[in-house]
Amino acid sequence: MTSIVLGVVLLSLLGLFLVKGRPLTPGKPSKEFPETRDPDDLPPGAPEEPDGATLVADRPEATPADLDVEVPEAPAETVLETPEAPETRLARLRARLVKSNNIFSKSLLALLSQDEIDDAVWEEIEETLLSADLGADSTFELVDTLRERVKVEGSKDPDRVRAILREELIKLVDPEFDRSLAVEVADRPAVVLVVGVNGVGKTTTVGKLARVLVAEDKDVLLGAADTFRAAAAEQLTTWGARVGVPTVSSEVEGADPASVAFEAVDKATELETDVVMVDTAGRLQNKANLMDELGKVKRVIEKKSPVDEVLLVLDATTGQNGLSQAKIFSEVVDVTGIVLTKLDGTARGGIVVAIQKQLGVPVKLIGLGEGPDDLAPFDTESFVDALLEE
Ligand SMILES: Nc1nc2c(ncn2[C@@H]2O[C@H](COP(=O)(O)OP(=O)(O)OP(=O)(O)O)[C@@H](O)[C@H]2O)c(=O)[nH]1
Repeated sequence: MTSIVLGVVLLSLLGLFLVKGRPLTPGKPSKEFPETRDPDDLPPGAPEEPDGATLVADRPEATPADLDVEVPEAPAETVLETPEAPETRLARLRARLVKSNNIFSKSLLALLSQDEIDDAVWEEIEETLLSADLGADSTFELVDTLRERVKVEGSKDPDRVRAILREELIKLVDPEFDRSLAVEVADRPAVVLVVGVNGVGKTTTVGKLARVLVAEDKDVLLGAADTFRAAAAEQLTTWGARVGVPTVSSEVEGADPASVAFEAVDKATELETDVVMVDTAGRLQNKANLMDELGKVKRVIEKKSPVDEVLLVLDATTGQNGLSQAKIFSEVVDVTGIVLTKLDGTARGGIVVAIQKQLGVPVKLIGLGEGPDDLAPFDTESFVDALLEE
């Protein structure tokens, strides 16, 4: 009899764990969160897009009653995570950037330190820079300047050559840009809108940035305006809950993302948070209906509050493709900063220069891994130093 009772108690405890104790997945989202959605996906019941027409899909309007503010209920056993301190985070991420660019720096410096830098060597230098996604214009400009300076100075000393390259790269990356995030606004929450194509790392970036802001003692609220996938809202809520940040989301799948965004900003205003960050669904820049929808999200938020920061998330591994994405997103929502993700494991950091040149918008943050604290502010000198470290 005792063993039957014991068995029943154990089974109920196990059931409880499965419901309440689902692990709050760190950085690597589990299979239950698909990483991308089909760019053509329209919500259930949405009309077909007529040929050539621009259509903003008719979404079921989410009423405030459908919108949940998921404030994490901290059960007694839940310990909120403490985001990594900036010092260790930045040192760790810098080492990762150095590692990713090791091949780039080694070959470039080896080429530049040769006794005789003839035309063939300059061509190899050009190729190395192009393979780092610096873009043709910047590459030719840089090689011309380097040729001139190496000739004038006549120096073969590797340290001197490295110093010249460092100076010229810093000029190209442009230390003059204001790379600060507009997250400090008086008398109302700062509003940050996060946009980009599918799977580039938007939700992950919002989650990581929430941690950075929490570590800076800011009150943050998240808005899950990716209403295509229920899992997207869940993924964002999980990121927030880990550091005690509430998320506004809709129970209605395919609900109007603009309505969720509006409610998130409204709630943040009511709760007097410092920052509200709105995550949006991934969309291809050539899908007019989805781009119109994004424009609407921003306009609807603006009925409540100015949008202080529009962050475009780009995947560094997609190289020059990112440029056409950036241009169109910028036309639709007036991008104010770039987040370059997945810079770990790629030596294509030159894309920073190409994007900034094309858009006139600075890279403000870089993603260097899937871990929760793998996000760093972009700093020109440290970035160039990491590129040149062997
Ligand atoms: N290696 C690496 N992976 C990253 C980085 N940032 C994001 N990821 C991974 O990229 C994948 C997609 O990330 P999500 O945040 O779901 O992307 P998303 O843009 O929100 O996706 P959609 O909403 O479907 O468009 C996940 O596996 C992330 O862990 C990064 O800086 N480095």
